[in-house]
Amino acid sequence: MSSSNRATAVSATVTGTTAAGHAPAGATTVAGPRPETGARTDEAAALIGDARRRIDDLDGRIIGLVQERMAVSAVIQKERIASGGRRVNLSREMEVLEHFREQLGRPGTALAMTLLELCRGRI
Ligand SMILES: O=C(O)C(=O)C[C@]1(C(=O)O)C=C[C@@H](O)C=C1
Repeated sequence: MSSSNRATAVSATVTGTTAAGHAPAGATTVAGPRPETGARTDEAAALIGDARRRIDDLDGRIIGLVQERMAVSAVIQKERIASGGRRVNLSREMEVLEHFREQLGRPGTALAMTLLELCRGRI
């Protein structure tokens, strides 16, 4: 990038304009970049902020559900071990892995493996 192009890019970042010197069509120009959202307009920053609050709420609920799953899993493992069995039941783990893979594809398998590790520790 030449020094004059770099100067244009820097000033566009500061003013919220494009490199050509004007805001994107239909957008409200903001005083500067919003590093916390990556948005360049007030409208986009507001939408992203709202959506992130929903994601934080969903993440909190997901974490709560994971903790609940860990507690239920611990009850099962404790009972099986107290009865003379083993902590791990691989055939059941295959069912859990298959359920997640059916619903979420290959990353679902990885997610289920992480959940199982959280619930019964590493094997
Ligand atoms: O379902 C069981 O038998 C459990 O012990 C629960 C669980 C699980 O967290 O899903 C945990 C350990 C076993 O290896 C299999 C499954």
